Amino acid sequence: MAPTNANTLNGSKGFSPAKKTLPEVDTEATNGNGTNGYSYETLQETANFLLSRTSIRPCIGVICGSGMGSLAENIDDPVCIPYEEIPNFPISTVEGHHGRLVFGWLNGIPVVAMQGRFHYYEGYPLWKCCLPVRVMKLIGVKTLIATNAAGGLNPNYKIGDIMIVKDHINMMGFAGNNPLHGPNDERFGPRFPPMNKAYNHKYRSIAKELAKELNIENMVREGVYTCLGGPNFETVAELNMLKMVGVDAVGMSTVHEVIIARHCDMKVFALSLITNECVTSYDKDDEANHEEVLDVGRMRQDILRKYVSKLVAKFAEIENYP
Ligand SMILES: O=P(O)(O)O[C@H]1O[C@H](CO)[C@@H](O)[C@H]1O
Ligand SMILES: Nc1nc2[nH]cnc2c(=O)[nH]1
Repeated sequence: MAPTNANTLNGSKGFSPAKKTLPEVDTEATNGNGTNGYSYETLQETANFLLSRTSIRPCIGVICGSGMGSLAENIDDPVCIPYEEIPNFPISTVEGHHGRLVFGWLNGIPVVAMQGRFHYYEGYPLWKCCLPVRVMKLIGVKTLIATNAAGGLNPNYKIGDIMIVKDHINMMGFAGNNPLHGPNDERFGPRFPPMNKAYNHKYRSIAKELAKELNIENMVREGVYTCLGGPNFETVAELNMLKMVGVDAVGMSTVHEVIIARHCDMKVFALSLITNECVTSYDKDDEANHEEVLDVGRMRQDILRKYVSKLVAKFAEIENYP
Protein backbone atom coordinates (compact mmCIF):
# COMPACT_ATOMS: atom_id res chain seq x y z
CA MET A 1 0.00 0.00 0.00
CA ALA A 2 1.32 3.52 -0.76
CA PRO A 3 2.60 5.31 2.39
CA THR A 4 0.16 7.97 3.63
CA ASN A 5 1.31 11.54 3.66
CA ALA A 6 2.05 12.56 7.28
CA ASN A 7 0.33 15.87 6.56
CA THR A 8 -3.01 14.11 6.36
CA LEU A 9 -2.88 13.57 10.11
CA ASN A 10 -3.39 17.26 10.79
CA GLY A 11 -5.32 18.01 7.63
CA SER A 12 -2.69 20.43 6.33
CA LYS A 13 -2.47 21.37 2.68
CA GLY A 14 -0.23 19.55 0.25
CA PHE A 15 -1.82 16.12 0.75
CA SER A 16 -1.93 14.18 -2.45
CA PRO A 17 -4.28 11.24 -2.09
CA ALA A 18 -2.88 7.78 -2.76
CA LYS A 19 -3.74 6.45 -6.20
CA LYS A 20 -7.04 4.59 -6.06
CA THR A 21 -6.41 0.96 -6.85
CA LEU A 22 -8.48 -2.17 -6.42
CA PRO A 23 -7.52 -4.18 -3.33
CA GLU A 24 -4.98 -6.86 -3.94
CA VAL A 25 -6.61 -10.23 -4.55
CA ASP A 26 -5.95 -12.73 -1.80
CA THR A 27 -5.04 -15.70 -3.91
CA GLU A 28 -5.81 -18.26 -1.21
CA ALA A 29 -9.27 -16.76 -0.72
CA THR A 30 -10.02 -16.39 -4.41
CA ASN A 31 -7.72 -18.86 -6.12
CA GLY A 32 -6.56 -15.89 -8.12
CA ASN A 33 -9.36 -16.23 -10.62
CA GLY A 34 -11.50 -13.30 -9.61
CA THR A 35 -14.24 -15.28 -7.90
CA ASN A 36 -14.60 -16.36 -4.34
CA GLY A 37 -13.34 -19.84 -4.84
CA TYR A 38 -13.07 -21.92 -7.97
CA SER A 39 -14.80 -20.52 -11.01
CA TYR A 40 -18.16 -21.79 -12.20
CA GLU A 41 -16.39 -23.50 -15.10
CA THR A 42 -13.90 -25.27 -12.81
CA LEU A 43 -16.67 -26.58 -10.60
CA GLN A 44 -18.58 -27.63 -13.70
CA GLU A 45 -15.59 -29.81 -14.56
CA THR A 46 -15.79 -31.39 -11.12
CA ALA A 47 -19.52 -31.92 -11.57
CA ASN A 48 -19.01 -33.46 -15.03
CA PHE A 49 -16.37 -35.80 -13.62
CA LEU A 50 -18.84 -37.03 -10.99
CA LEU A 51 -21.66 -37.40 -13.51
CA SER A 52 -19.34 -39.51 -15.66
CA ARG A 53 -18.65 -41.84 -12.74
CA THR A 54 -22.28 -42.73 -11.99
CA SER A 55 -25.65 -42.80 -13.67
CA ILE A 56 -27.34 -41.74 -10.42
CA ARG A 57 -28.75 -38.22 -10.56
CA PRO A 58 -29.29 -37.19 -6.94
CA CYS A 59 -31.92 -34.63 -5.92
CA ILE A 60 -31.01 -34.67 -2.23
CA GLY A 61 -27.55 -34.19 -0.74
CA VAL A 62 -26.66 -35.25 2.78
CA ILE A 63 -23.64 -34.01 4.72
CA CYS A 64 -22.67 -36.45 7.46
CA GLY A 65 -21.44 -34.82 10.67
CA SER A 66 -18.62 -36.01 12.91
CA GLY A 67 -19.21 -39.63 13.89
CA MET A 68 -22.33 -39.71 11.73
CA GLY A 69 -20.84 -41.28 8.61
CA SER A 70 -23.06 -44.31 9.10
CA LEU A 71 -25.93 -42.20 7.73
CA ALA A 72 -24.54 -43.14 4.34
CA GLU A 73 -24.52 -46.85 5.15
CA ASN A 74 -28.24 -47.18 4.41
CA ILE A 75 -27.63 -46.13 0.82
CA ASP A 76 -28.52 -48.89 -1.65
CA ASP A 77 -26.36 -49.69 -4.70
CA PRO A 78 -23.70 -47.27 -3.48
CA VAL A 79 -21.11 -45.76 -5.76
CA CYS A 80 -18.30 -44.46 -3.54
CA ILE A 81 -15.85 -41.88 -4.84
CA PRO A 82 -12.92 -40.95 -2.57
CA TYR A 83 -12.22 -37.24 -2.35
CA GLU A 84 -8.66 -37.84 -3.56
CA GLU A 85 -10.01 -38.92 -6.92
CA ILE A 86 -12.28 -35.91 -7.44
CA PRO A 87 -10.73 -33.00 -9.35
CA ASN A 88 -10.50 -29.79 -7.29
CA PHE A 89 -11.81 -31.45 -4.10
CA PRO A 90 -10.05 -30.94 -0.77
CA ILE A 91 -9.35 -34.00 1.41
CA SER A 92 -10.75 -34.83 4.85
CA THR A 93 -8.25 -34.69 7.69
CA VAL A 94 -10.50 -35.18 10.74
CA GLU A 95 -11.11 -38.45 12.57
CA GLY A 96 -14.71 -39.50 12.10
CA HIS A 97 -14.84 -38.09 8.55
CA HIS A 98 -14.29 -40.81 5.96
CA GLY A 99 -13.51 -38.62 2.96
CA ARG A 100 -15.72 -39.82 0.14
CA LEU A 101 -18.93 -39.14 -1.75
CA VAL A 102 -21.52 -41.90 -1.75
CA PHE A 103 -24.08 -41.88 -4.57
CA GLY A 104 -27.04 -44.23 -4.40
CA TRP A 105 -30.63 -44.71 -3.29
CA LEU A 106 -31.90 -43.84 0.15
CA ASN A 107 -35.41 -45.08 0.74
CA GLY A 108 -35.84 -45.19 -3.03
CA ILE A 109 -34.66 -41.60 -3.56
CA PRO A 110 -31.47 -40.78 -5.51
CA VAL A 111 -29.03 -39.10 -3.13
CA VAL A 112 -25.42 -38.18 -2.70
CA ALA A 113 -23.86 -38.18 0.76
CA MET A 114 -20.66 -36.57 1.91
CA GLN A 115 -19.01 -38.99 4.31
CA GLY A 116 -16.71 -36.36 5.66
CA ARG A 117 -16.93 -32.58 5.48
CA PHE A 118 -14.31 -29.84 5.45
CA HIS A 119 -13.75 -27.48 8.34
CA TYR A 120 -12.15 -24.07 8.57
CA TYR A 121 -9.82 -25.27 11.34
CA GLU A 122 -8.31 -27.84 8.95
CA GLY A 123 -6.80 -24.88 7.16
CA TYR A 124 -9.32 -24.53 4.35
CA PRO A 125 -10.82 -21.12 3.59
CA LEU A 126 -14.59 -21.09 4.05
CA TRP A 127 -15.33 -21.13 0.32
CA LYS A 128 -13.32 -24.35 0.02
CA CYS A 129 -15.16 -25.92 2.96
CA CYS A 130 -18.38 -25.33 1.01
CA LEU A 131 -17.16 -26.23 -2.46
CA PRO A 132 -18.96 -29.61 -2.39
CA VAL A 133 -22.29 -27.83 -1.87
CA ARG A 134 -21.84 -25.90 -5.11
CA VAL A 135 -20.80 -29.10 -6.85
CA MET A 136 -23.96 -30.78 -5.52
CA LYS A 137 -25.98 -27.94 -7.02
CA LEU A 138 -24.27 -28.40 -10.37
CA ILE A 139 -25.06 -32.11 -10.45
CA GLY A 140 -28.74 -31.39 -9.81
CA VAL A 141 -29.18 -31.55 -6.02
CA LYS A 142 -32.09 -29.36 -4.94
CA THR A 143 -32.32 -30.12 -1.24
CA LEU A 144 -29.48 -30.18 1.27
CA ILE A 145 -29.62 -32.05 4.56
CA ALA A 146 -26.69 -30.97 6.73
CA THR A 147 -25.98 -32.85 9.94
CA ASN A 148 -23.45 -32.02 12.62
CA ALA A 149 -22.24 -32.87 16.07
CA ALA A 150 -22.60 -29.97 18.50
CA GLY A 151 -22.27 -29.00 22.12
CA GLY A 152 -25.57 -28.44 23.89
CA LEU A 153 -25.75 -24.98 25.38
CA ASN A 154 -29.47 -24.93 26.12
CA PRO A 155 -29.70 -26.26 29.70
CA ASN A 156 -32.73 -28.38 28.77
CA TYR A 157 -30.78 -30.36 26.20
CA LYS A 158 -29.35 -33.77 27.02
CA ILE A 159 -26.50 -35.64 25.40
CA GLY A 160 -27.92 -37.67 22.53
CA ASP A 161 -30.72 -35.19 21.75
CA ILE A 162 -31.32 -34.23 18.14
CA MET A 163 -31.79 -30.52 17.49
CA ILE A 164 -33.60 -29.47 14.35
CA VAL A 165 -31.84 -26.26 13.34
CA LYS A 166 -34.35 -23.42 13.23
CA ASP A 167 -31.80 -20.69 12.57
CA HIS A 168 -28.13 -19.88 12.92
CA ILE A 169 -25.93 -17.05 14.10
CA ASN A 170 -23.02 -16.55 11.75
CA MET A 171 -20.38 -15.62 14.33
CA MET A 172 -17.53 -15.93 11.85
CA GLY A 173 -19.46 -13.75 9.43
CA PHE A 174 -19.69 -11.01 12.06
CA ALA A 175 -15.93 -10.73 11.74
CA GLY A 176 -16.15 -10.63 7.94
CA ASN A 177 -15.28 -14.25 7.27
CA ASN A 178 -18.02 -15.38 4.91
CA PRO A 179 -17.89 -18.02 2.16
CA LEU A 180 -19.44 -15.46 -0.21
CA HIS A 181 -16.71 -12.92 0.46
CA GLY A 182 -15.24 -11.67 -2.81
CA PRO A 183 -16.66 -11.03 -6.25
CA ASN A 184 -20.06 -12.62 -6.89
CA ASP A 185 -20.83 -14.92 -9.81
CA GLU A 186 -24.54 -14.46 -10.53
CA ARG A 187 -24.67 -17.94 -12.07
CA PHE A 188 -24.45 -19.26 -8.53
CA GLY A 189 -26.71 -16.67 -6.93
CA PRO A 190 -27.29 -13.03 -6.03
CA ARG A 191 -24.80 -10.64 -4.45
CA PHE A 192 -27.00 -10.11 -1.39
CA PRO A 193 -28.87 -13.32 -0.60
CA PRO A 194 -31.52 -13.20 2.14
CA MET A 195 -31.04 -15.59 5.07
CA ASN A 196 -34.19 -15.15 7.14
CA LYS A 197 -35.78 -18.30 5.68
CA ALA A 198 -32.59 -20.35 5.53
CA TYR A 199 -34.00 -23.43 7.26
CA ASN A 200 -37.04 -24.58 5.33
CA HIS A 201 -40.17 -24.21 7.40
CA LYS A 202 -42.03 -27.16 5.81
CA TYR A 203 -39.07 -29.48 6.33
CA ARG A 204 -38.90 -28.51 10.00
CA SER A 205 -42.62 -29.25 10.46
CA ILE A 206 -42.22 -32.60 8.73
CA ALA A 207 -39.25 -33.44 10.94
CA LYS A 208 -41.22 -32.62 14.10
CA GLU A 209 -44.18 -34.74 12.90
CA LEU A 210 -41.87 -37.60 12.02
CA ALA A 211 -40.30 -37.45 15.48
CA LYS A 212 -43.77 -38.10 16.92
CA GLU A 213 -44.41 -40.97 14.50
CA LEU A 214 -41.11 -42.57 15.44
CA ASN A 215 -41.72 -42.00 19.12
CA ILE A 216 -38.56 -39.98 19.54
CA GLU A 217 -40.18 -36.63 20.17
CA ASN A 218 -38.77 -36.57 23.70
CA MET A 219 -35.26 -36.35 22.25
CA VAL A 220 -35.97 -34.05 19.30
CA ARG A 221 -35.60 -30.30 19.92
CA GLU A 222 -35.55 -27.22 17.77
CA GLY A 223 -33.06 -24.41 18.25
CA VAL A 224 -30.38 -22.01 17.10
CA TYR A 225 -26.94 -23.20 16.04
CA THR A 226 -23.73 -21.28 15.79
CA CYS A 227 -20.40 -22.16 14.24
CA LEU A 228 -17.09 -21.04 15.68
CA GLY A 229 -13.79 -21.44 13.87
CA GLY A 230 -12.35 -24.08 16.22
CA PRO A 231 -10.46 -26.30 16.64
CA ASN A 232 -10.47 -25.58 20.36
CA PHE A 233 -13.70 -26.03 22.26
CA GLU A 234 -15.05 -22.93 23.99
CA THR A 235 -14.16 -21.22 27.23
CA VAL A 236 -16.77 -20.80 29.95
CA ALA A 237 -17.00 -17.06 29.26
CA GLU A 238 -17.46 -17.62 25.53
CA LEU A 239 -20.24 -20.12 26.13
CA ASN A 240 -22.00 -17.80 28.54
CA MET A 241 -21.85 -15.05 25.97
CA LEU A 242 -23.31 -17.33 23.29
CA LYS A 243 -26.06 -18.39 25.66
CA MET A 244 -26.99 -14.75 26.25
CA VAL A 245 -27.42 -14.11 22.54
CA GLY A 246 -29.76 -17.08 22.10
CA VAL A 247 -27.55 -19.93 20.90
CA ASP A 248 -28.77 -23.45 21.76
CA ALA A 249 -26.00 -25.54 20.20
CA VAL A 250 -22.38 -24.81 19.27
CA GLY A 251 -20.29 -26.40 16.54
CA MET A 252 -17.61 -25.73 13.96
CA SER A 253 -19.44 -26.30 10.66
CA THR A 254 -22.75 -26.11 8.76
CA VAL A 255 -23.41 -22.33 8.84
CA HIS A 256 -21.21 -21.57 5.83
CA GLU A 257 -22.51 -24.64 3.97
CA VAL A 258 -26.06 -23.42 4.48
CA ILE A 259 -25.15 -19.92 3.28
CA ILE A 260 -23.70 -21.35 0.08
CA ALA A 261 -26.69 -23.65 -0.39
CA ARG A 262 -29.18 -20.82 0.05
CA HIS A 263 -27.13 -18.56 -2.21
CA CYS A 264 -27.68 -21.04 -5.04
CA ASP A 265 -31.32 -21.55 -4.07
CA MET A 266 -31.14 -25.02 -2.57
CA LYS A 267 -33.68 -25.89 0.11
CA VAL A 268 -32.10 -26.68 3.45
CA PHE A 269 -32.73 -28.87 6.44
CA ALA A 270 -30.14 -29.21 9.20
CA LEU A 271 -29.89 -31.10 12.44
CA SER A 272 -27.39 -31.17 15.28
CA LEU A 273 -26.69 -34.22 17.36
CA ILE A 274 -25.96 -32.97 20.88
CA THR A 275 -22.78 -34.83 21.71
CA ASN A 276 -21.65 -33.01 24.84
CA GLU A 277 -22.87 -30.56 27.39
CA CYS A 278 -21.30 -27.12 27.07
CA VAL A 279 -19.61 -26.26 30.36
CA THR A 280 -20.90 -22.89 31.46
CA SER A 281 -19.70 -22.96 35.07
CA TYR A 282 -16.19 -22.74 36.53
CA ASP A 283 -17.25 -25.27 39.18
CA LYS A 284 -17.64 -28.08 36.67
CA ASP A 285 -14.78 -30.43 36.01
CA ASP A 286 -15.94 -31.84 32.63
CA GLU A 287 -14.04 -31.03 29.45
CA ALA A 288 -15.32 -31.46 25.89
CA ASN A 289 -13.38 -33.93 23.76
CA HIS A 290 -13.64 -35.32 20.24
CA GLU A 291 -13.73 -38.97 21.43
CA GLU A 292 -16.96 -38.31 23.30
CA VAL A 293 -18.35 -36.58 20.23
CA LEU A 294 -17.67 -39.66 18.11
CA ASP A 295 -18.99 -42.04 20.80
CA VAL A 296 -22.33 -40.24 20.95
CA GLY A 297 -22.53 -40.38 17.15
CA ARG A 298 -22.11 -44.15 17.35
CA MET A 299 -24.62 -44.40 20.18
CA ARG A 300 -27.28 -42.60 18.15
CA GLN A 301 -26.46 -44.03 14.74
CA ASP A 302 -29.46 -46.36 14.43
CA ILE A 303 -31.99 -43.68 15.33
CA LEU A 304 -30.33 -41.10 13.10
CA ARG A 305 -30.17 -43.43 10.15
CA LYS A 306 -33.85 -44.21 10.43
CA TYR A 307 -34.78 -40.57 10.99
CA VAL A 308 -32.74 -39.19 8.09
CA SER A 309 -33.75 -41.87 5.60
CA LYS A 310 -37.43 -41.28 6.38
CA LEU A 311 -36.91 -37.52 6.12
CA VAL A 312 -35.39 -38.00 2.68
CA ALA A 313 -38.48 -39.89 1.51
CA LYS A 314 -40.84 -37.30 3.00
CA PHE A 315 -38.97 -34.32 1.56
CA ALA A 316 -38.85 -36.02 -1.85
CA GLU A 317 -42.59 -36.64 -1.68
CA ILE A 318 -43.53 -33.01 -1.08
CA GLU A 319 -41.02 -31.82 -3.68
CA ASN A 320 -42.11 -34.39 -6.29
CA TYR A 321 -38.56 -35.64 -6.66
CA PRO A 322 -38.17 -38.86 -8.63
O1 LIG B 1 -19.61 -30.21 12.66
P1 LIG B 1 -19.12 -31.60 12.59
O2 LIG B 1 -18.33 -31.87 11.38
O3 LIG B 1 -20.23 -32.59 12.78
O4 LIG B 1 -18.11 -31.82 13.82
C1 LIG B 1 -18.11 -31.18 15.08
O5 LIG B 1 -17.41 -32.03 15.95
C2 LIG B 1 -15.99 -31.75 15.85
C3 LIG B 1 -15.46 -31.56 17.25
O6 LIG B 1 -15.59 -32.70 18.00
C4 LIG B 1 -15.86 -30.47 15.05
O7 LIG B 1 -15.42 -30.77 13.74
C5 LIG B 1 -17.27 -29.94 15.05
O8 LIG B 1 -17.55 -29.14 13.93
N1 LIG C 1 -17.50 -25.61 18.94
C1 LIG C 1 -17.93 -26.80 19.36
N2 LIG C 1 -18.05 -27.79 18.47
C2 LIG C 1 -18.49 -28.97 18.92
N3 LIG C 1 -18.70 -30.11 18.25
C3 LIG C 1 -19.16 -31.02 19.13
N4 LIG C 1 -19.22 -30.50 20.34
C4 LIG C 1 -18.82 -29.22 20.23
C5 LIG C 1 -18.69 -28.14 21.16
O1 LIG C 1 -18.95 -28.27 22.35
N5 LIG C 1 -18.24 -26.96 20.66
